[in-house]
Amino acid sequence: MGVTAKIAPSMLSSDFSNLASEAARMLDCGADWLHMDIMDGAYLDCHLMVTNPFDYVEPMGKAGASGFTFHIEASKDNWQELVQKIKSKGMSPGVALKPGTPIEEVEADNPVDMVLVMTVEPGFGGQKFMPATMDKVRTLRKKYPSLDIEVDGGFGPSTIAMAASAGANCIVAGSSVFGAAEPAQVISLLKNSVEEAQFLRIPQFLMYYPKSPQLDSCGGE
Ligand SMILES: O=C(CO)[C@@H](O)[C@H](O)COP(=O)(O)O
Repeated sequence: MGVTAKIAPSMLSSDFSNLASEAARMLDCGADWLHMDIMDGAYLDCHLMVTNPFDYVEPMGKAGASGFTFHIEASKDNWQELVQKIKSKGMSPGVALKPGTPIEEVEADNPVDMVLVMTVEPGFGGQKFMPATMDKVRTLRKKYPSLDIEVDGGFGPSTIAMAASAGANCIVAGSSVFGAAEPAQVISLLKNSVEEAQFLRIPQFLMYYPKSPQLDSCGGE
């Protein structure tokens, strides 16, 4: 599988008064990405992550973000235009699906680099992950073997196996990482779980016969 394991601590669980040092601490502990949620006032009433995600593309690019993931609902009918804008700023576009949003929403002419399957209702950290959302991860992985598939909400040492075996390769984790005495150990455990599950999904044939004996014998002299 071409996708690599990435662990993204959710800064929603960090100490907001020391955001820069919290971010640096997570990177020192082995984080691959930092996950920032931007939710404005509209979220509470309308279930939108932000009123207008277009407003955030420019500043996020300038701040050095390499990717930008938005909720489809937040951008309504013009989300394909938003994907273009993100790409034009040199960032990778991703879409996030709330637990009730079907994966069919992401089939489009203008593909994204990552699909984030929300495993809790977006809003706050420390919620219990919803196992039913794993069906979306399995279906996406089967269809798109090299897509970055991210999960967010309720992941830690006791729940990671479910997401990893379903095919998720990017893991957002808030309270399990920030609440740990040794965040580096949790990050490493999450990453190892994803990598082990990926290894188990490699067909045995490819593992043991990198050069197919059958093809060799058919290939002539
Ligand atoms: O976006 C969200 C919640 O809306 C997440 O990023 C949470 O911050 C994840 O926290 P934990 O469930 O891992 O504590």
